[in-house]
Amino acid sequence: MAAVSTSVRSLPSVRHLRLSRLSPTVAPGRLSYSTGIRAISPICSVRSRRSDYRARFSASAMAESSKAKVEVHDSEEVLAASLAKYTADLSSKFVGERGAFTFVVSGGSLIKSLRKLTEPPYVDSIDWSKWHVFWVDERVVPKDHDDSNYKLAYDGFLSKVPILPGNVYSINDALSAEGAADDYETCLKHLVKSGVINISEARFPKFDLMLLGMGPDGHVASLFPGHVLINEKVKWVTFIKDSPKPPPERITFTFPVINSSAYIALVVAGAGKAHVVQTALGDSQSSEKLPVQLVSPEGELTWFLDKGAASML
Ligand SMILES: O=C1O[C@H](COP(=O)(O)O)[C@@H](O)[C@H](O)[C@H]1O
Repeated sequence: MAAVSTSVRSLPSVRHLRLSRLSPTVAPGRLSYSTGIRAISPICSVRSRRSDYRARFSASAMAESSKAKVEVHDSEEVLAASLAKYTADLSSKFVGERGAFTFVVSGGSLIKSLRKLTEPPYVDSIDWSKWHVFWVDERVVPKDHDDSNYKLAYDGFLSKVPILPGNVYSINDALSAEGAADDYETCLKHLVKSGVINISEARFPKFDLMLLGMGPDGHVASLFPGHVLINEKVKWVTFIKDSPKPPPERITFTFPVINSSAYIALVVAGAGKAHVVQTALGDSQSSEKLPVQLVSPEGELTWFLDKGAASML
């Protein structure tokens, strides 16, 4: 695999890892590591909670490589500041280039790390009116349920910034898991047709920025280790009824969609995930890859780690 390298920004509190498959070396302010990273609705529910609660990846991704950057921050606080700047810069780039910014979030701990976007200077400088917000996965529960990724994002982020309610694409929580997945895929197709979402050469939706969290088992979105859904090659959005992590019923983007993204940020904080980060970024010889190792976008992948998450690198 070719060396994957980075040209990361020079934040003083960030250690930049230049990834290569060669032996690890350490240089002042810059570390190099071996890596096994395979830098690989009818009408949708577009209404916000505020209104009424309705409101190339290829099969061979594992054999491919792509560029990945790794940022290691001294703390989650510094990570959140860097993530806010990264997101604001991409918002400005895409709004300038295409007049819209398609932004995909996960649930889980990631949402807390978006808090700096809700504060000055970003809350005032970002052109929120051009944002279109999507979920990489969602639990099939009502939108006011504590397990809802929509509720999590609304409470922690969306309610604090002036994104247009009509540009928030939450799932239809009145449907079954299968119905909600179909409905969300149909929604994406409409938005591709109307030009809000770009399309990849392989004819999958190409989001401008996707923010992914990672579970302690190496899952991303609702794509779990060893589950058949990680092999889905055709559907854009699929469903799961036996998620090993509760709640059991969820919908999720598939890897072809995830890997069509222009930019992906993988955001991982805390020592509890250090061993999975080590597996993902290490020189793993295992033939069975964790879902996180299948994240290999056409565009650019950046890992945002805090010291704890990077502690086993
Ligand atoms: O269940 C889920 O878990 C993952 C990881 O969550 P975290 O709390 O360990 O960061 C999350 O990315 C996903 O969106 C969510 O549905």
